[in-house]
Amino acid sequence: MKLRVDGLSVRFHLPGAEVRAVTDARFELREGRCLALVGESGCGKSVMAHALLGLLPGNATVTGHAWLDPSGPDAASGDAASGDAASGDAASGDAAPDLVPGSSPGDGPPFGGGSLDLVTAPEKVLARQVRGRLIGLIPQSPAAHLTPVRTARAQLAETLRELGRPETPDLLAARAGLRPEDLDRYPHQLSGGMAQRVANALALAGDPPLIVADEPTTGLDRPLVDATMAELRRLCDEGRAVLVITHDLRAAERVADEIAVMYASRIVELSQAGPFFAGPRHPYARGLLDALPSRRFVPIPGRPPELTRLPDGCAFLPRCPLATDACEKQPLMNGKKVACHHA
Ligand SMILES: Nc1ncnc2c1ncn2[C@@H]1O[C@H](COP(=O)(O)OP(=O)(O)OP(=O)(O)O)[C@@H](O)[C@H]1O
Ligand code: NI
Repeated sequence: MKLRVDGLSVRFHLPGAEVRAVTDARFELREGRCLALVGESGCGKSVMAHALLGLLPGNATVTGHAWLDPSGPDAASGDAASGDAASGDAASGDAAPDLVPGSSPGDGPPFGGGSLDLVTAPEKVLARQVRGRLIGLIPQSPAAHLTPVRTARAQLAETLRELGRPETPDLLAARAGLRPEDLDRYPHQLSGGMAQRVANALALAGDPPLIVADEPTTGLDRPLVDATMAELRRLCDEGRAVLVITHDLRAAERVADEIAVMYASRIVELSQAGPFFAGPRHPYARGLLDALPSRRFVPIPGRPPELTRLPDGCAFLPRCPLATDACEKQPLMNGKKVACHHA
């Protein structure tokens, strides 16, 4: 499994305004690795996740690429390997999904013919082959995503049926740490932790190689946050790729191999977790860490800009202790993977 997000941008069109929700995002993720996407509320994290799953509303325009190559680490990784793998004779049985290769010639897939551009893939392909099967989404506020009038068991059973999986809801639930009797409950009878586990079980029902977890710990108390993060780490160590979205840096530190810091629609720092927590480079990233109670506990002054009125230059400029005239020009990600003129 490999995911390469390459120049991904999302715009929402509103009457008289345009929301620049994601701008030119670039990152890679592969099996066994966990990337944490962090940043303040409203910076575009969930929109990025939804763009990967084709879940954005009709007023959104997505550009760029998000290449997904489902082949495992043991499959041939060279670009030449999958010459006829995409040509459509894998319609039945356990064969690899028959993916529609990505868009235009000359702008082709980086991983060979078996990869799919999630940006241009038709909804039919996303619905039948991607969501739940290749990418499992653990949604922000899981309780809100469960159907209120159906038991957890009924919802798990339906998802398994849709995915054509042989497992029983009880087996799936047991793997997620739920007892059989928990499954007879309706969503409003589930505690936050149990709803989280049901959401995890649903996301994992199709055994997807990529898990996207959107704020999986919001509203949970510390022990449950730790348990959820340990569970995500386990999924990763079993060989899945995990993209976890959070504004809880402490939780990110527990689970992530890599950190992507997002500010006002852009990834402004992309770093291995160890060096990042030892010394983030972007002034915004430093501010986020300094704001932690376990560190200096000093909040970043000011507020992020409206995504309908982003400046031409660095969006962090008004809040930045390092700002100079140079910052009137948009800083782009450099080789050190920091978008800052002064880092
Ligand atoms: N359908 C939509 N139409 C217009 N704007 C939208 C739409 N959906 C999201 N947005 C805007 O896109 C921006 C990014 O939202 P997003 O949900 O990705 O933030 P986030 O980083 O996930 O924040 P949080 O941490 O609060 O979940 C916000 O300004 C939001 O208002
Ligand atoms: Ni969000």
